[in-house]
Amino acid sequence: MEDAVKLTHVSKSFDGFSLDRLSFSIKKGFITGFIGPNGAGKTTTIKLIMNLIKPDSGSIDVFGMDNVKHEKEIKERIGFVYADNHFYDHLSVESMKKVIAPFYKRWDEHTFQHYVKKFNLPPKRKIKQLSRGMKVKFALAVALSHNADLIVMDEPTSGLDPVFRSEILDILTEVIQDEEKTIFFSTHITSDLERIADYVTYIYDGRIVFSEEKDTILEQYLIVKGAKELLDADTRRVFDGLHETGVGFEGLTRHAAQARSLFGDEVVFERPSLEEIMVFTARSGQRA
Ligand SMILES: Nc1ncnc2c1ncn2[C@@H]1O[C@H](COP(=O)(O)OP(=O)(O)OP(=O)(O)O)[C@@H](O)[C@H]1O
Repeated sequence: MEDAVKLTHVSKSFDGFSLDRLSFSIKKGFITGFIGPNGAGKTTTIKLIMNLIKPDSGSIDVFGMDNVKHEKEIKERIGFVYADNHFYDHLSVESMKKVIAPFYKRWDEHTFQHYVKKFNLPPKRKIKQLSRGMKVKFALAVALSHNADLIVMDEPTSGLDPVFRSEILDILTEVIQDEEKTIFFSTHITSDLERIADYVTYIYDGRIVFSEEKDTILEQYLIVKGAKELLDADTRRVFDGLHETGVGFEGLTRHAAQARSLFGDEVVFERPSLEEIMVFTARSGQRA
């Protein structure tokens, strides 16, 4: 399967935080969701992919090209959507579009007008007067109008009401239908991923915990619930995350077969949600 983006051993350090030899890829033709707790490094990773900041080491390929050497060519083919948008606040939607459009060889005015209508964007309203949801929609309309092959979005749905969110998710699902486009978006809202993502990349404290097909992830993990006396040095080892209460425990494991043979029918097994996988992993501070 072709990679739209490939990060190889990418490291970046700030005072008190570092991304540590990040390696993962974003598959062409699919939607990949990027999750992780606050401060895990999502925005930093996205900025590195967009070449807005430079890595200390490692390399990033986009469409098979080095993202620094071929920046101009690559940027033509990426639609970047983020909340603190990079538009001029004092311009109207229509005037801002006139500034942006000439930058893109593949600008399609008809598509832009289609999305302006579909998103109910008032053409004469100033960018600064748009609500957060409208700004996201405007940025998405721009991304879709220059026929971007890759759409990168930093938390596009955060702070949006469920109706707006749902609309945006539907549009993303529509966009991906031709199997040529690729979408990568960060979010805290795991239900959005459960709804539309094909792949999920999970970052925790600057490291990738997993980057896999969503269904594989959900099949791999199992939640085990049982009485505390079942826990000893051996049985504890099977868990990637463990939460103990006064009398019982709930644990997350990727070793389903081993857990079933260890605990038999003395415990309850449940399929976890993505949110539970995140919470257990974060709580234990372990890396799966
Ligand atoms: N320019 C910078 N200088 C110093 N530290 C930075 C800089 N940019 C980010 N950081 C730090 O790097 C860490 C990761 O930040 P980042 O914004 O990538 O996380 P995030 O996963 O996007 O978080 P959130 O979900 O809260 O947006 C944080 O501790 C942040 O304070």
